[in-house]
Amino acid sequence: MAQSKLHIAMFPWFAFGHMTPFLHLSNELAQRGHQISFLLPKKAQIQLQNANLHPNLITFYALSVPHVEGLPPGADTASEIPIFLTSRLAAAMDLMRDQVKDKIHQLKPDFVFYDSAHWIPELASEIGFKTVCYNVVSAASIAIALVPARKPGKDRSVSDEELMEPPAGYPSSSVVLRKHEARSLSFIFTEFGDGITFYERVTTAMRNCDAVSIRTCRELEGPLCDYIGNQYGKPMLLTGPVLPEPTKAPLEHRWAEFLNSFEPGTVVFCAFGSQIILEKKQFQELVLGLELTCLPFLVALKPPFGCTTIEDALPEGFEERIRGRGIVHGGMVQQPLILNHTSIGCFVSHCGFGSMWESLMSACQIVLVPHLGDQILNTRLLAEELKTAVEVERDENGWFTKEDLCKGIKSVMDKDSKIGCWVKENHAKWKETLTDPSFMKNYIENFLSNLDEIRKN
Ligand SMILES: O=c1ccn([C@@H]2O[C@H](COP(=O)(O)OP(=O)(O)O[C@H]3OC[C@@H](O)[C@H](O)[C@H]3O)[C@@H](O)[C@H]2O)c(=O)[nH]1
Ligand SMILES: [O-]c1cc(O)cc2[o+]c(-c3ccc(O)cc3)c(O[C@@H]3O[C@H](CO)[C@@H](O)[C@H](O)[C@H]3O)cc12
Repeated sequence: MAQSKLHIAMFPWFAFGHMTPFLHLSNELAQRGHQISFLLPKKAQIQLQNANLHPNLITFYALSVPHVEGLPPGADTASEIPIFLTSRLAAAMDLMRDQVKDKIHQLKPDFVFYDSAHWIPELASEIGFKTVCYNVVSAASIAIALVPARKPGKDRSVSDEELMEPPAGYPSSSVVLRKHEARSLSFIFTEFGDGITFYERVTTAMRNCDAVSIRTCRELEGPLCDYIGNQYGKPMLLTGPVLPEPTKAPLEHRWAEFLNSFEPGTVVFCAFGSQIILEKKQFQELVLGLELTCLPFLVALKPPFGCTTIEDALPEGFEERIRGRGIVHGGMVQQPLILNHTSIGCFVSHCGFGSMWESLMSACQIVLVPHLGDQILNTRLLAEELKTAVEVERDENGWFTKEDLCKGIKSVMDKDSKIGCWVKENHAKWKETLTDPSFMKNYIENFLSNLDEIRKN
């Protein structure tokens, strides 16, 4: 039976790692004739407009992020602030409740998709719309930390020892944290916004919605998705990876010129998403590790803490030594285009969930250096469960040396490396499954028919 056309409002967490996948999903829905109202902060509108492939059906509504104490003036996305300030952005977004309410009241959508704004379901009962809590982090990261089985005691905290153990019924033995990694999840039980912890925020968002949705697929995370669905007693709608077709825009000339000068599959590309800022010492080990591989490389990273430019951060004599075979750029580049350039042979990634999908769908060897908790779990998924990537070794403080990085890269780039051949073979199988044209299409179509059912109930 034909489905009716829906009007969906999107209100993602204001980080590019969240707004971008919400927009990819919007494009898929608009391509099938559904109308989207996308609520986002002013500056992001300019940065995302080229990724809006259906401007006739996807309308951006720019909202203003109020200033709160601790949030740098003018900052309105998580990508402009260090991780330790993101809690202040959450506080600012909570103050947008009336602004969002007025907009939704005026637009009258059938559905609102949201993630960190746990108060959206309260507006739903006042105005009348259905809610989907759309998660763009892995099912693994939600299942291990953000389920009722993890409920903290009265003091709202969970100790590092407790965090080391997955919650009761957690269905994976390989996608887990190692000793010393529990502290990467401890932020979850601290204040995130005013008067609410990250755990309370995300679990409230999931408990009160009409359906929980995750940007993942059964093939990769089936048992973890079932676990979350059972924990919340909610319909679990999966959208699949929702990655767009490669853009037809050309790769920026300076990168194309550099990459074209190397043999196929020889260049190492390194990027850590839109939020990570390294300590200067760690940044230097990273670039020195790349130098040590003797391979050509292209790095796109934010300048480390305490440095205004990338040049300030580079080790003594580094630029002269690597001239002609290495570039270190202090900003974002067109990652999907670079990953698909024939010269790129290896991707050194933080394994943010977006980058994880992009790496799996590329032909590159994958070397992982996770930073945040969810990135560690995504890394375990690729390296331990799927065996499609290698993880760089670190000490118990999370630090890696230039030798550790070089070893990780060489283990997949050396022609006669057994590990290299093995991960390449496993990766190729997953790439084939995920890039089959019917794979993503089927996910989106099932997702839409599930939405239609929810709308009718
Ligand atoms: O130079 C760059 C770097 C990144 N990108 C793009 O930016 C996106 C980054 O998204 P990721 O999810 O990988 O990483 P972010 O760190 O930005 O995301 C954030 O949200 C998702 C979570 O899994 C991450 O832990 C969190 O940091 C990717 O689509 C990537 O292609 C660029 O286009 N250019
Ligand atoms: O690090 C994380 C570890 C973990 O086990 C779970 C999450 O979940 C989320 C999340 C965010 C939004 C949702 O609706 C569900 C889950 C994480 O999000 C990241 O949180 C950072 C907090 O500072 C934020 O800066 C970043 O943009 C988010 O992607 C992290 C973990």
